[in-house]
Amino acid sequence: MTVHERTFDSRDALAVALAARLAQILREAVAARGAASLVVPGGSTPVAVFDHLSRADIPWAKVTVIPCDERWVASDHPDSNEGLIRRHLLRDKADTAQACSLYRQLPSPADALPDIARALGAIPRPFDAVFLGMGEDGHIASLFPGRAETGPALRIDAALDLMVLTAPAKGHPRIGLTLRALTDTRHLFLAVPGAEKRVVLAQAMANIEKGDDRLPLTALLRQDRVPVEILTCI
Ligand SMILES: O=C1O[C@H](COP(=O)(O)O)[C@@H](O)[C@H](O)[C@H]1O
Repeated sequence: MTVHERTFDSRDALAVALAARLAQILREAVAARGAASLVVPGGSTPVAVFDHLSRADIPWAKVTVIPCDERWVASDHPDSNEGLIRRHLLRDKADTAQACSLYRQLPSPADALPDIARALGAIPRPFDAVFLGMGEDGHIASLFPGRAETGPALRIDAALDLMVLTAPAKGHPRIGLTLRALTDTRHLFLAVPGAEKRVVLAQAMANIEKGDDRLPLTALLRQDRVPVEILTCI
């Protein structure tokens, strides 16, 4: 387990710093390997980061952006993470980047899993950067506490990179990357904005010592495949 934490004065300062770091990683990846990949979260946390990053000078046509999770809705639905990426990131200078969609026009995520897994599998590994948010219940991506499928999805030796997942509250079915895929990256960033989420982060850290993995965030912090760079703000 290697964790580095930096605290910023505001959400915008966090977003500016993270966008600058991601831009540098993507530029270096394209220069070194001719292409770059970036896994990103949904929700409210990434919006300001996307807005700053979309204005960065990067060879965007060589960059693939992958949602870490998706709700089973088309990309023009307000709840779609791909839609969020298209509205806030794949615009301005970034409008030539590719999005790897985790959605297909099929009735359920299970119907589309093999095709989406094939598309995800075509992206070179490790990813260049994975950027995650977290929920106030300690969920990361669509790995929620207390769901039957979360245990297998958190296994670092899981056979799968992608699973059909569910959220505790009523809502859209979901599909998302497993911990194995989320940690198969050169760089891993976790954004934890605000006091409430910092309390959950402290709890997840304390749970590492106790061997208590009930918060999926704990499993992310405990793994030793890739250091976790945490960005928090007051
Ligand atoms: O459901 C989700 O929620 C988390 C956290 O969202 P936020 O609005 O509190 O930032 C997000 O990281 C995840 O990707 C998303 O699908």
